Amino acid sequence: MPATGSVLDDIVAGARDDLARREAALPLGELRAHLADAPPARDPMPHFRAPGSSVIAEVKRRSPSKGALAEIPDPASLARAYARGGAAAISVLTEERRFGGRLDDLRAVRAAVETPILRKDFIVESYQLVEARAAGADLALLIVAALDDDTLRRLHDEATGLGLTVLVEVHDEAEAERALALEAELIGVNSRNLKTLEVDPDVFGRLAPQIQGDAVLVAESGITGVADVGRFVSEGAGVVLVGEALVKDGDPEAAVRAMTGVTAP
Ligand SMILES: O=C(O)c1ccccc1NCC(=O)[C@H](O)[C@H](O)COP(=O)(O)O
Repeated sequence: MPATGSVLDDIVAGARDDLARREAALPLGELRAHLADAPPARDPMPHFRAPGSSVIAEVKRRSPSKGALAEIPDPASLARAYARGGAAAISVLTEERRFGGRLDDLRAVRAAVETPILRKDFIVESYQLVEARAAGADLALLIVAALDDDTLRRLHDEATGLGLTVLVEVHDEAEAERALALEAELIGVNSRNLKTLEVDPDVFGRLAPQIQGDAVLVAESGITGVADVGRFVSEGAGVVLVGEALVKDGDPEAAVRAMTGVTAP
């Protein structure tokens, strides 16, 4: 069952309100017509499965845990730097209220780089998946804690049907079981506790043995540099998802390059 009493509940409630407004302005049927104009989805999995760490570099202006992080007036320019550094994918936070993102950021990034793009948002309805694909996204995030089992499976299947690669995000053992039941090919372990917002770097190492199999594992949150990447790779991560450390770095291209291709010591 979805987690209750967490910051996630508030974020999802806001995301639903915003979604209702967008859907009133552009109904799902009309939105679907825009899919024909979207470029074909890019498959990030070959890069993610290659030896050494892959980096999903995030465009993130602010967050509930840290407040303002970076202004990012030109997300396309940041994305180009990430791409030059060798990012395997670029995550664009499109949630507006708490993260200061927007779907137009994703469109701008899509126009600027060939790198696969993840729509990082609080996705609870099909509409958001269609929006993501129509805007040019190649991946979408599904947060297990935000969805009941039926909705999780339905959205997972719909996303895959749209050509999107799904990053299924978990925080604990019970959620990991639910991701495994989906036979998800890409599972993210988010080290950020959604009640306290604190990051516990031990969570990944605790869950990885339970999840490991065919899925590629993504270590998410609190990654500050190459040493962290090495730790998570040695614990089974193929991919790291990094936001704050990259948007605050004066040289995001070099920062991504340093985190890319890291192998277990
Ligand atoms: O970042 C937050 O404060 C946050 C709070 C509640 C739900 C989600 C949140 N973040 C989304 C993410 O998953 C991170 O942006 C992502 O893992 C990157 O984390 P970081 O490198 O620590 O910025």
